[in-house]
Amino acid sequence: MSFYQRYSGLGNKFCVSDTPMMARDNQSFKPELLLWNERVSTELAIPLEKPSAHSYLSGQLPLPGVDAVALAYSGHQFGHFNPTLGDGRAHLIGCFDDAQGQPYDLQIKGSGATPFSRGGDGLCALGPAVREFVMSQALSALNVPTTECLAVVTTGQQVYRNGALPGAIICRVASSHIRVGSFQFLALHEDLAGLKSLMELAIKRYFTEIKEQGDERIVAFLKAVCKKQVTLIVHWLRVGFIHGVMNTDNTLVGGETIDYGPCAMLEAFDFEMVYSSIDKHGRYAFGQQPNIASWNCARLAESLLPLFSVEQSKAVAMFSEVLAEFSKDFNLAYQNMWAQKLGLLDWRDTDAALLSELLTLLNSEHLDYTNTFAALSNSLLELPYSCFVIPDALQSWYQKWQTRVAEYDREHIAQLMCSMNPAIIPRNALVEQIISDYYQHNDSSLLKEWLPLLQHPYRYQEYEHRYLAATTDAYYKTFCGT
Ligand SMILES: Nc1ncnc2c1ncn2[C@@H]1O[C@H](COP(=O)(O)OP(=O)(O)OP(=O)(O)O)[C@@H](O)[C@H]1O
Repeated sequence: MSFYQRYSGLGNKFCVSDTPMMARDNQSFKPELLLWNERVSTELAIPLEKPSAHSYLSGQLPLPGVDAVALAYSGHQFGHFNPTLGDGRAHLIGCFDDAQGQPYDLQIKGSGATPFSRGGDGLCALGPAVREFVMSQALSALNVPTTECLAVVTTGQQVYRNGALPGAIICRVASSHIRVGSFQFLALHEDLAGLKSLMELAIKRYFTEIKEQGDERIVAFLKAVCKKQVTLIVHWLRVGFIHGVMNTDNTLVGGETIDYGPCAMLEAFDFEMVYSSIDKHGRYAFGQQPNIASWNCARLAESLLPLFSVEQSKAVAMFSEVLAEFSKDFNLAYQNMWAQKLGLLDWRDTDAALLSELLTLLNSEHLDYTNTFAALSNSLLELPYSCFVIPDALQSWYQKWQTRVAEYDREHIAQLMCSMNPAIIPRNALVEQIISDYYQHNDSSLLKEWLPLLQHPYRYQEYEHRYLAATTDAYYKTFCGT
């Protein structure tokens, strides 16, 4: 298997050759492999050996026969258009094909300044690198579409962020780095050939079912991207993931989660919950995510308009229909998600009121989202012990739910619910503690203890067993939210 670059054909404004800092000056750095994702390495048969991987994944050595590049993109950040973003601290070191012939990007983040750095240092501190490693693995195990973190390499150099911190490089594997912002960049530069090529690259990677030609092809493409976004957002809502920075440069047309900067997991249920300190007005609150995804798809639509052969007003009308379908598709998928989380094999008119009563109670009683649904799922299992209990405030609602599901085969719905409602999520306090243990004592024991659990979030039995084995209540209150 060999490595190559697949974005070079899109023009040298979009795909700029650039050398990672370690290849420019390898005397000052001492790269060491800190974390390695064996599952991703094996599943995708990435042709890198763990002992020598740090040289490539730090950018010290180029992958055989490939020059690293940085990609340009624009983006709406918190609603404001920024024309010149791009990989300001990342290098795409190469692409490879998996056993099925599907291409993947290997990108390293924190690998030094690039032509898109805009005065930034191009670096990444160890904390955010560990966070991306933990969160992306947890989301992947939760069955949420995501880019993956193959490795974290420490650089041996310091990064300055309100003080000196150890520096690190994240090695990301993604089915592509084609962002809504990539289309915005090409549209801004009136690069019609580039726009068309990028759309074709995305179709070839994700949407080979699109056979239409001409204007219909562009409409079909937008439709397919919208569907991917709907699927992604419904998964986020299902597990309680708050991305925190859903800018158009962080929206991949392939519908994978990217950029684990200010993300968090919802704990007490609240559609308005925001954890990110930079999201001052709640633009990216938990319950706002579907609206923002739709808004981001509209920005993609605008970027594609120049490709139409018909006059713009007709093209806008065609796109408006697609964007209206986003809401319909979302509502259906969203209803289906709640049905599955509640173990309802069919959805009846009265179920909307049952759900609404539950969500109102969860909100008013500040109940934990994950633990409540885990308790419902758990109530159908016949485990000898239980840490997930139905809260008192839910008892009367719980009776109604039991009556509603009584007509279904218990084992069947238990299986369904346990595959939809995780018992284990990467709780915010846990992830913060893992990071601070690294910073303060270079201690990885909490990560080692939790990673195997986070990799199997639907194994109720295992979780229960760990719970019983816990020595302190405080420990589980902090990390399990019980
Ligand atoms: N330390 C830095 N030096 C240079 N550019 C930076 C730095 N931090 C962020 N940027 C750039 O600012 C923009 C927004 O940053 P953001 O944190 O959303 O992205 P990122 O985490 O660097 O990358 P990605 O979205 O690929 O995960 C990007 O263009 C990014 O390259």
